Amino acid sequence: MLSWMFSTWNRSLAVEASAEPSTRILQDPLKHRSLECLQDLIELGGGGTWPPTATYEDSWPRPLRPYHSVLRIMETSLPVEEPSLDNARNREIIDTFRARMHSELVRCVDIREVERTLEEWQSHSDRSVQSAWLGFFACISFLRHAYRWGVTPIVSEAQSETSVLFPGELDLPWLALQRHFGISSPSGCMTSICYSNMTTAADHLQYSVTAGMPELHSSTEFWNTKLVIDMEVKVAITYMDLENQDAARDALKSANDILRAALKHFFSTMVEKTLSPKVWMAYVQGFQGWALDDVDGISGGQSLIFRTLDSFLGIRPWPTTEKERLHIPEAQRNWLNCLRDYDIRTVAKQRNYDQVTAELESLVKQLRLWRMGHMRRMQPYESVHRPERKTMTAGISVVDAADEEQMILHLKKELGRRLAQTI
Ligand code: HEM
Repeated sequence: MLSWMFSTWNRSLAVEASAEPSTRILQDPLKHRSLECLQDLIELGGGGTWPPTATYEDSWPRPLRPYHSVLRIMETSLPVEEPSLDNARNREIIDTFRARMHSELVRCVDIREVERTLEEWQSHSDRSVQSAWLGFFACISFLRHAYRWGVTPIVSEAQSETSVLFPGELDLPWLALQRHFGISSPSGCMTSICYSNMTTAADHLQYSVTAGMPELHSSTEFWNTKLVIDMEVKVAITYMDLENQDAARDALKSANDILRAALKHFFSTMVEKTLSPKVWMAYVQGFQGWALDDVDGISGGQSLIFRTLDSFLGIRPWPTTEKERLHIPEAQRNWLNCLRDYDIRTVAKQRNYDQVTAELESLVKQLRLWRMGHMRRMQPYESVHRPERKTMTAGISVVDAADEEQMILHLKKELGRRLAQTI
């Protein structure tokens, strides 16, 4: 979601109105902290666009390209059609997969060259380099998650691990990526595994965890990422000027219309024919989990649009910096903090801008309705029985509920808390 606000700038100087929202924002000469945060988000966080544009192996420095080749070699060995229910057998499968990946990494990657290259790369900050960093972020995240699980559908043998020692070939670039994007988690995040995994030209996934599986698996995997990205694309709104109540009201009216259409898209996509519940839980959600060293993997809760809405509308409590820093890159966090600091609903109330307040309340109402719908819609997905594993969500870890019914009760309680806070 892109928006910038409280401008006192004369909009007759506005940049080409027909340009893409990201371009308009980047070209806007206004000097304002909120606009600067948004420009950084697009430039540093997205490689010149939001949602991000990632580029892949051809755009990376040569010493980093073998990572892509290793992922391609390993991709098809990860998913199986029928997971084993035998722990000892699964231990063997996981260990064999990890040993194979490790030996491919040792064979293909020159770790000293990688170290030198990453140090040098870190000093470049232009946009095309950012896109390459994003693609590399995706690649290393996929490798790390594949190493972490060793097989998908994920199995309880791997879920029972509390810690895993990763090869230096996967830790060294990860430290550089953590520094570069300003995150602290050892796992991937929505930015690396979803936003950075869609090729712009062909609209397909660059990396897949369902390679070699039937079409239903790959289309569910595709739509899982596509939906997250579509939501970012559809909620691109432009600036609003709080100095002028009428302009602010009109901008918020259009934000309400845009959000309504985006949420409709959300619910018409989260259906069986695009996202198969049977396949989603086993082949998409599991891989995105982490559940090591008390750290979780990817949750829809990391999607920028919903964090932006919460921050813009003052839906508290804010996550602690430490928690948010795990999975949300620095440029995104700065943007969110800027919205939180401004606290538009309080400002509108202080100024007695009743029409602006009414539009803001209407956005809150839509967010509440989305949370209710999302809670209902997640149930068929999260209640699928998978005997090979313990109940788990990618974002809130292994729950190990007695059965699926208990799991749903647990999740309804978790999601219900945020719904109750949406006021
Ligand atoms: C099959 C699709 C999906 C299912 C089954 C699902 C399920 C869940 C579950 C169980 C949670 C709570 C546990 C956790 O964080 O892991 C959650 C949280 C969340 N999900 Fe989803 N989700 C889906 C797709 C999405 C998408 C596409 C988005 C956004 C584009 C999204 C946005 C969120 C948000 C924002 C939260 C945090 C809670 C909140 O803010 O209310 N989800 N989801």
